[in-house]
Amino acid sequence: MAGVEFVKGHGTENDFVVLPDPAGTLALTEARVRALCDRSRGLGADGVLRVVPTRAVVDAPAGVDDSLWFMDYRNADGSVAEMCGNGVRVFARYLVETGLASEGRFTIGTRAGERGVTVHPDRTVTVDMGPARVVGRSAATVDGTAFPGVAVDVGNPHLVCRTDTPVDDLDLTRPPGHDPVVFPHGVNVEFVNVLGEDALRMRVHERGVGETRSCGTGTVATVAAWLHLAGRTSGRATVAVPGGQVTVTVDERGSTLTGPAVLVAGGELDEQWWADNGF
Ligand SMILES: N[C@@H](CCC[C@H](N)C(=O)O)C(=O)O
Repeated sequence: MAGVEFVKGHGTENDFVVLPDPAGTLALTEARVRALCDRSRGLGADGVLRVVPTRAVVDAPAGVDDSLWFMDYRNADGSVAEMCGNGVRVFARYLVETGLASEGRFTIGTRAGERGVTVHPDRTVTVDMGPARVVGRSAATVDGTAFPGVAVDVGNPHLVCRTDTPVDDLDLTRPPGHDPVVFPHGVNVEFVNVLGEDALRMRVHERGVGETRSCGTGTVATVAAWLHLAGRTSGRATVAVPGGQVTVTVDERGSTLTGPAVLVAGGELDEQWWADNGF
């Protein structure tokens, strides 16, 4: 086979390898995802976004139109996740830059359902992220300290811990402890400081990846939890993350995420490397 094409991109420095697969025939094994994301033996990334027609995706959820481009998202450890807020912005930008979609508003298929996106002239992207549902309370532990948090479902699971401890002081090199009864499939854990009336700062430890410089679904969960703790159901906030800043709105009907989407480079994977890293 010819070398596999790729594009490298990021959204607030949450970085991805984009793999176009118009025929739906790419054998994207867990081993290949791990190798691609490895920062020493691969390209290096937090995750992989396969660009594939929905009709070719065997586990596409019911209700996603077959004619849509589908974001087949994988974490760096090879696991599949339902949704990726930074990834979907990069995915949308990729579709526009390659002529597979036109600037403006269109819809993308994901494992969390259909998501409306708007690619703006300045190349920022707004995503309709769907409902951000507060589903309970739990706690995370870091270095033996418990941080109470709010569990939020944004298609994927989050535990948002608002704290007065400066988030920049936390050691997130190891996964925070969590309650496996509340989160049987693992969880993305956000630590949040309130900076001002509508300004938050967040760090995240992502399921299947580790600490990343941003997590789009995590920022939406963060704003939903912050509003919930204030007894509110709607509002707008900016969320500063190590890799930049995004804007989130939440109301009774759903949520939106707006932020940058950057394409860095493109090329072709070495055929022998692809073959060697299949299993
Ligand atoms: N970085 C993503 C979230 C990716 C999935 C997550 N690690 C999970 O396993 O749920 C984002 O920007 O939302």
